[in-house]
Amino acid sequence: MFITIQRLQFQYKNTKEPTIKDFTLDIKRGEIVSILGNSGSGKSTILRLIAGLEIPKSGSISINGKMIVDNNTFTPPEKRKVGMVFQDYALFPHMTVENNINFGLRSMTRKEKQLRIEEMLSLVNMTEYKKRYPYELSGGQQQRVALARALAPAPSLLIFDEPFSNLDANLKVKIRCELRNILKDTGITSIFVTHDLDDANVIADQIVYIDNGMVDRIVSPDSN
Ligand SMILES: Nc1ncnc2c1ncn2[C@@H]1O[C@H](COP(=O)(O)OP(=O)(O)OP(=O)(O)O)[C@@H](O)[C@H]1O
Repeated sequence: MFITIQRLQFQYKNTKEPTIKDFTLDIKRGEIVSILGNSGSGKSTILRLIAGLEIPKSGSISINGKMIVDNNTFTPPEKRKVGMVFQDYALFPHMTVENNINFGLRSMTRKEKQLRIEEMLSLVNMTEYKKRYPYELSGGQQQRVALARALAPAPSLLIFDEPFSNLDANLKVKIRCELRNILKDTGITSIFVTHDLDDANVIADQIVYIDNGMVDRIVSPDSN
């Protein structure tokens, strides 16, 4: 298994009950998993634990055979090689498209960075927009730049939290197919949080239902 999450438990400060009660999940390399569940069921919290933005009370997460968190280990977020795409895209408004993509690239020469930026722009079909600022782009274009920025440092895992929530229905349908194709082309393992079953059916290889901080059931797309 590429990602192994075992018996994860987590409670926010000043709350009475744990938000994540007992969460166990295995994900294969290159697989796209959707986490589906009601508001407040713990979807975003799982992503925060995987990214290293929260520390679990118990349980463990390993990525590609490397333990990133357990009772004795805590790998900080910047060392996890986990790329994140959130609902507001969070592009830097004062940076052009190419500079947004450049932002996550470290330990590369200038030439390597330029090459990587061009590669990512072409992947998301945004080459001709590289000099533009985010406010000069449509929602779908911003979404593609956010994806290019997340993919640029070659993460081992990409996590998405409701990335389509700000897109209108038509654009959403177009973007989610594009996104699946791009993820499958690059072979990057991905976890995708949504409360929209249609999104999950289109994009995922596996749908994980979460309820009250636990895995309720795991199904194949369209077999619900
Ligand atoms: N920083 C926090 N402090 C205390 N409680 C929190 C905090 N963040 C989230 N929670 C609580 O944890 C529970 C799970 O929240 P989470 O955001 O993981 O749910 P979700 O499934 O992603 O919901 P949604 O679909 O509404 O985004 C909720 O009851 C929420 O109120």
